[in-house]
Amino acid sequence: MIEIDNLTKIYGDTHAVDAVTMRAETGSITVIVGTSGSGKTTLLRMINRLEEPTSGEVRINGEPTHVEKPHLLRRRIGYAIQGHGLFPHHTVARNIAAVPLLLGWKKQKIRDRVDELLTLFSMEPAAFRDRYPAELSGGQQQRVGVARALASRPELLLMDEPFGALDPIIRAQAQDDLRRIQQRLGSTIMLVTHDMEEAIRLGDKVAVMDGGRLVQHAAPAEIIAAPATDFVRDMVGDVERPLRLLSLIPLAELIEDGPADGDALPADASLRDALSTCLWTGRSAVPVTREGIVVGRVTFEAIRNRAELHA
Ligand SMILES: Nc1ncnc2c1ncn2[C@@H]1O[C@H](COP(=O)(O)OP(=O)(O)OP(=O)(O)O)[C@@H](O)[C@H]1O
Repeated sequence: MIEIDNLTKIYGDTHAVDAVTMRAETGSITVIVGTSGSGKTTLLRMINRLEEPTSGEVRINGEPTHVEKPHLLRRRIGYAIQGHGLFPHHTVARNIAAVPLLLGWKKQKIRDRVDELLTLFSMEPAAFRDRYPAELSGGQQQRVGVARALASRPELLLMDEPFGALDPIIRAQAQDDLRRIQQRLGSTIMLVTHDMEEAIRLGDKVAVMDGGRLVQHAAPAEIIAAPATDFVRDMVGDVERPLRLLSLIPLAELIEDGPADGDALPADASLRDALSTCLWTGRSAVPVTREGIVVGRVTFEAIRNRAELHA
C-alpha cells in the first residue's frame, strides 16, 4: 500500500502540490491526470524523492520514505518517463538489466528476467536481446524502457507520460500491453498523464489534479458518472460523444480574430486537436494558420460551446 499524506510542494509562491492525501492499493494502477501545470509530475517526483516535499510524507507499505537514503529508495521504485531514456551504447539486455546489475543479482537470474520481460512484451528474446536501441522502432524502445523499469520487480513503478511520444495507434497497444503485464506481475503503478481517455482506460483509480490540489480520486466509472467539480466534468467530456464529434469538425469553422500564443494549428486540423492542445498546454486559445500564415485563433470557450451543441 502506498500512502500519500498531506504532501505539499511550494516553489516561491506557487503551491505546485497542495496538501494531497491519497492511498493506492498494492497491485493497482493509479492514474494521476490533469492539465499542464496542475502538479502531476511534482507529485510523482516527490514519491521517489527526485523532489523533496515542503511538508507531508509518503509511506510505502507503512515505511516513511524520508528515513531512507534517496538512492536506496530509488532502487525499490521503478521510474519510466516519456522518451524511454535508454542507454544508447548498451544492448537491450544490458539496458533491461541495469537495476538488477546494480543490486548484484546472479547472471542466470538476470538473463532469465530479461528473457521473461522481452517475451511478455512480445519481443522474441533471441532476436532482440543483443540489439542496440537505435536498431529498434519507437514503440519497441518504449517497451524496453518499461521492461527496464519493471526488471527488479519494484515495489512501485512510477510512470510519467510514458506513452506521450507514441502515435495514437501504437499508444493504444502500449496501454493494453501495460495493463496485461501489470495484471500478470501484480505490479503497483502510479502513472501521470494529461489524457483522460488514457486515465479511464488504464486506471483502477483515477486521481484528478487541478491547481496542485487533488479534486477527485475514484474509480473510472465514478469519475464519469459523478464528476466532483466542473473541471473534472470538462476533462471527462473529452472522452464522451460530443467531443468525439469534434474530431470531425475542422478549425476553419470556428476561426475568430484575436490574439493567441504558442504553436499554431492548420485550419484543417480538427476541433478535437485544438482542444487537446488547449488542455495539454493550459492555453485558452490556439492560433490558426492557412498555408503557414496565421489567420486568427480558436478559443477553448468556442470549442466548448460547440461541443455543448452536440451534447
Ligand atoms: N523546479 C521548479 N521551480 C519552480 N516552479 C516549479 C518547478 N517545478 C514545477 N514548478 C511549477 O509547479 C507547478 C506544477 O508543475 P508540474 O510540472 O508538477 O505540473 P504538471 O501537471 O506535471 O505539468 P505538465 O503536464 O506540463 O508536466 C507549475 O506551476 C510549475 O511551473
